[in-house]
Amino acid sequence: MKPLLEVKRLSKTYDGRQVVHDLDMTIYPGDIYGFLGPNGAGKTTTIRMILGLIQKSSGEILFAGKPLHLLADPYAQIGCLVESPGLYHNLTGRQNLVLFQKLRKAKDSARIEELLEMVDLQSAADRKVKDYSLGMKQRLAIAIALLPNPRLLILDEPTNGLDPAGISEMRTFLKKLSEQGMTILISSHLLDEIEKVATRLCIINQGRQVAEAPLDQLLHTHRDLELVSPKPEALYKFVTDWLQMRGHTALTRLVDGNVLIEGFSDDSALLNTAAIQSGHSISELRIKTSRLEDMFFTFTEGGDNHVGRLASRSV
Ligand SMILES: Nc1ncnc2c1ncn2[C@@H]1O[C@H](COP(=O)(O)OP(=O)(O)OP(=O)(O)O)[C@@H](O)[C@H]1O
Repeated sequence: MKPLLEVKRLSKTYDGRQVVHDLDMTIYPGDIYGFLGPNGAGKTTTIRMILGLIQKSSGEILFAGKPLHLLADPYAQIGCLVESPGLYHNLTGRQNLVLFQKLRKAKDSARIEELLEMVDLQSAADRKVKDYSLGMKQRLAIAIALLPNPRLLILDEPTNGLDPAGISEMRTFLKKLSEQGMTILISSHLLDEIEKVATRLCIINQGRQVAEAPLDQLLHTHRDLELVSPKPEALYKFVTDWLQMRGHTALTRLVDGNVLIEGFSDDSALLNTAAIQSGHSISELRIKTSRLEDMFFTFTEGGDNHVGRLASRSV
């Protein structure tokens, strides 16, 4: 499958200070692409460059294989919600959609009904926007971005300011949109939220990419293995030596009387067989997939990484 959006070695420098460093992103059709990083990591700057709202300092941005600036009407291909939505609060939801459709010199009432249904605002369509909740306003703004039927939707921190119910509604909505074939790039500092919806992920920290891969793959290679044994100390020593012999860098610890291997990406059956052959008994072997939060700590360990400012729970 060919990527829909490719970002290659994208960089941005403000007044001599580089805030985005050689970023690579590959977004395939149908992805919910999570763009994750703490506050100030460079997410908005990157998104603004992708949307052509600010100039990139260097790098390439390709949409369906073509440089973005060669697209005839980029905003018909890429819908976005980047800042607080510019809605007309004294008009109803439906009137806002009609107005924005007119601005695009289009008239298609069936499309408006389709979008109201898609963002679950049919029953509130004739209420004034000033009476909408923030979540409803966000969804209306997304409906406006979807008016020209773009192939990619970019959402910068769409859950900012939403209450738990609003966050949950947004998640359901994004999944529904994705099932209907939309490709979505969503930036967030809410790890849990992204883990629940993303298919592919880019993690940045201080403008530098620390990971870019399918979510499954990232979680799989960053999993822990827990071994239960009647003689954990002896098993711990065996495991440490075995891993060292194989050049493995996974960290092994004794936790609550069990042997825990952090970040074990090797074959657990192989380790089990080796242990048994060396006379060790393993009564239970559990693979624990790391949560995104643990993974982020692993990736950014050791530096001044602003992790303290990274929200770990959506609620
Ligand atoms: N116009 C600008 N001039 C100078 N520096 C800027 C400008 N815009 C952003 N920056 C800096 O670039 C860095 C990245 O900011 P950016 O807003 O892209 O981060 P972010 O990951 O989107 O964070 P947040 O979630 O807080 O918006 C920050 O250090 C910020 O201060």
